[in-house]
Amino acid sequence: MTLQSIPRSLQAERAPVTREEALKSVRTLLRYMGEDPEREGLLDTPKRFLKAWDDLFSGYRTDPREALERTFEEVAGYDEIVILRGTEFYSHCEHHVIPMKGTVDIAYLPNGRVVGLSKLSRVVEGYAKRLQTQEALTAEIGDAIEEVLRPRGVAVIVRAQHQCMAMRGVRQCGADTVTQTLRGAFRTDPVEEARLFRLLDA
Ligand SMILES: Nc1nc2c(ncn2[C@@H]2O[C@H](COP(=O)(O)OP(=O)(O)OP(=O)(O)O)[C@@H](O)[C@H]2O)c(=O)[nH]1
Ligand SMILES: [Zn+2]
Repeated sequence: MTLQSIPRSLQAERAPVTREEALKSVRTLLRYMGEDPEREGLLDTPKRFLKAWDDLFSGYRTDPREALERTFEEVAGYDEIVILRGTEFYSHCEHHVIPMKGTVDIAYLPNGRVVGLSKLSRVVEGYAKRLQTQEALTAEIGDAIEEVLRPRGVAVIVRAQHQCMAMRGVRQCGADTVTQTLRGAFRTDPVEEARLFRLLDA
């Protein structure tokens, strides 16, 4: 089995790093930056840094698909499109480990059961709190909803600003990136696709 074929959450488990090693690495990076990790203001910084990382990268310790397992069938026969617009997220690009910030619109066509709306946002959070590309984030959210809920259609549209393009490098502060994945009827049926984008723009 190649490392590529192992889910990224498990790859992290394959190379356990002790807390002491991680603290030492942060101190090394502070020295690399030109700082003195022994000065008073920085003494607790490695500890705080790891605490922040535990939060920012908590997605490696969760399986976002689990959020979708509880569903409801008693919805008075509702079988039309469900859209959750504007779930906000922070993630980090895997190239520079610099934040990207954006929103996700999710739509699906229920197949006899619906999921709690907050669970869609939880899926976004679970994948966002890992190192990402925007394309992979979009596809992973789509895969999870498609494979767990088995809906008749899924759409995921992500808009994000990448700080690695703004605060460094090409310094494009106003640029944002839009990615989407359309599955099932949203991909194969132009009527459903047109209805989706009409509602998203409403
Ligand atoms: N496709 C894609 N690219 C991304 C994403 N986040 C960051 N990048 C890009 O990843 C690329 C990495 O390019 P490299 O040439 O290896 O790195 P670099 O020298 O730091 O590139 P510059 O940012 O142009 O300075 C850059 O073009 C980034 O803009 C993302 O989510 N998706
Ligand atoms: Zn980047």
